[in-house]
Amino acid sequence: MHHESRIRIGKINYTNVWPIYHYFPHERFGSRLEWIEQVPTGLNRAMLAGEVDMGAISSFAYAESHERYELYPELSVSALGNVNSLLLFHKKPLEELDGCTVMLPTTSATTVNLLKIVLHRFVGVTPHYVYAAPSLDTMMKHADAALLIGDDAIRASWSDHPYEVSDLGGLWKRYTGEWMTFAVWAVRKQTIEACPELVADVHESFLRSKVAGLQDPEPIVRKAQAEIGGTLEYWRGYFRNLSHDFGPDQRRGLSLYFRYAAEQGLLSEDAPLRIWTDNSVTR
Ligand SMILES: C=C(O[C@@H]1C=C(C(=O)O)C=C[C@H]1O)C(=O)O
Repeated sequence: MHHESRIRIGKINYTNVWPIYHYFPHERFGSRLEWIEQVPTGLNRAMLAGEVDMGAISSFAYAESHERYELYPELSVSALGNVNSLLLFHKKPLEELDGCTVMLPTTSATTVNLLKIVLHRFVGVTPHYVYAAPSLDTMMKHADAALLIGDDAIRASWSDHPYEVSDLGGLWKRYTGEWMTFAVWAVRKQTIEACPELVADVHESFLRSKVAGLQDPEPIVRKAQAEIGGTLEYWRGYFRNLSHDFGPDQRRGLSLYFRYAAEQGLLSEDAPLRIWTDNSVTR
């Protein structure tokens, strides 16, 4: 086995990706795969640095470096409307946040920019943004609003707090009517060239894992309750609400987000969605 045919796969360390990873057939690959678990911005950086070869990254991070990557079809973290784990906690209505301080989590790339689009383009306010570690109490000491993502947002939503809560997936749907894709499955072009067959095998295995997760979500639900807390019903609803598809609806919503991000100067240019297709010779 040469060095090239080993792949390092990123895994976001939030429950939202579990339905895709839970039933992954590790035994088929032996030592050919290595798993690297981090918060989204950690994986975004590691993919860019070539320390990770493929896996889930923020959709915004794909757009920033799209010429280096291709996207696995049919894999994403998406929603049409509320997500329940992308939450802005705020002390006053969104319309009154002009000039106020809004804290952004250092873990997120897609959702912080989605918030900037929603507040600037749709609500018409321009707050002052400050990045901080994802802790609701600490963030709110110095601010009028704080954004949290992933399991940090879920835990904070269960805590006893006095704030209004706005769901970023819900806001995006309210103003655009569209789906939003928060994470995509990117593969480095170098990796596709170096080991096309393994890249194809891994894609097929992720798709099988996803189908198994849809057919039998209960083990994932129980694991989430055991590790994070809450009720089984909460987690059933949470996973039902998410979509891990990346078809025409999700792609249309994501393309609109990229266009708005470029128009607002958050991206230097609009980004095409370059979808990987299986060109490996053995298939
Ligand atoms: C649904 C979520 O989507 C996420 C949000 C991301 C971001 O804002 O950059 C990246 C990956 C996903 O984990 C979530 O974190 O709850």
